[in-house]
Amino acid sequence: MKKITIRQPDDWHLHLRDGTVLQAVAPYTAHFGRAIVMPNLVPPVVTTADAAAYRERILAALPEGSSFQPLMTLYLTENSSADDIAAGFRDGIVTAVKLYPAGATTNSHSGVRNIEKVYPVLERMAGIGMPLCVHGEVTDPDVDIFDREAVFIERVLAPLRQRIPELRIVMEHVTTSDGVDFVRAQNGAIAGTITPHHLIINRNAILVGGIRPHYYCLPVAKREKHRLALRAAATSGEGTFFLGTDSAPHIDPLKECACGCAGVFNAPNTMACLAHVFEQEGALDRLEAFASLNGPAFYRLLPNEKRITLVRRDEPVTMPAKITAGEHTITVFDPMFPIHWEVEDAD
Ligand SMILES: NC(=O)N[C@@H](CC(=O)O)C(=O)O
Ligand SMILES: [Zn+2]
Ligand SMILES: [Zn+2]
Repeated sequence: MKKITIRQPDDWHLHLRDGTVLQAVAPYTAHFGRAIVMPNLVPPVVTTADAAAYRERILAALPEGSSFQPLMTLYLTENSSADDIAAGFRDGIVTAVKLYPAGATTNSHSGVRNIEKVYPVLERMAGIGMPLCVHGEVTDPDVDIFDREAVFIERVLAPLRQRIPELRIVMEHVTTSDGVDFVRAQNGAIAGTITPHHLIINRNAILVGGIRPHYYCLPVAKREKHRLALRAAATSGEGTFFLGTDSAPHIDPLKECACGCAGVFNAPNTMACLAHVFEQEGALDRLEAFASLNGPAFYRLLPNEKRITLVRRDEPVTMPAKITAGEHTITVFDPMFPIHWEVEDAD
């Protein structure tokens, strides 16, 4: 039996939702130290007051004794107030701002249509050292969905870097070798988060043998060569790549229908899947950098003091395929291999 002990991980991109779903999913993240919590609720978390109220609802949903800390983000709109954002950051209520191009993903219709309109807010953030988290896909109907990340880099991210070089940016859920190369070329000024599922599946998972809605998320999984580039980046130990699960629960009826929502719910098996991937890549000694050290360093926070132990069982570990949320179920990410790893000391 193999074991590894690492500093307690953090999740730098997480959807906790609200209400019944929040109650159902929060316990699965409670063994993480912190998470950057996405603001794409309906209505979105736009103001510091919204974030403070949402934070209280999250804390109330945690299991007794959990020391998990939600790090709040604000949803950037073309009408966002730079003063409110700066005050929220100064007072420690908000950690980052999230840019959704309008229409790019789940609940993004209030997002930004014209990036020029938010440059004043971004300049203010650059001045105070506040990070911008980005969903990096264009939404132009003429751009193929598999190219939307690469085109976003060219049309939006690279010009933004030039225009405001001091702005600290996290390119979230990188899914292509183009994203990996771009992040690498910025010498630490931009970070990239990577999800467990994009390390495990390529686009065949969604389409071969039938349409599989539980593997559909945005940015959509790409070709195998991109998955391999992501695995190389995640397991490299390079400080600019770290874990953002993008665990994005939707109740099953909203996934299993003619126009299913984007999002993979992976919180219950994130660390088990990562241990599997890092072991396959001969990089278990770099799991801690990816899951527990690089993220806090980029966000200018200390790593967690606690440790967790991951154990590799000889027999596969059984995990529920679904969890219950009120009267519905939410399907858990199935990595399509037997899971042998589990978190032993979750405290
Ligand atoms: N990743 C997804 O497919 N979905 C996310 C939104 C997002 O992170 O883009 C969601 O909120 O459901
Ligand atoms: Zn996104
Ligand atoms: Zn997300």
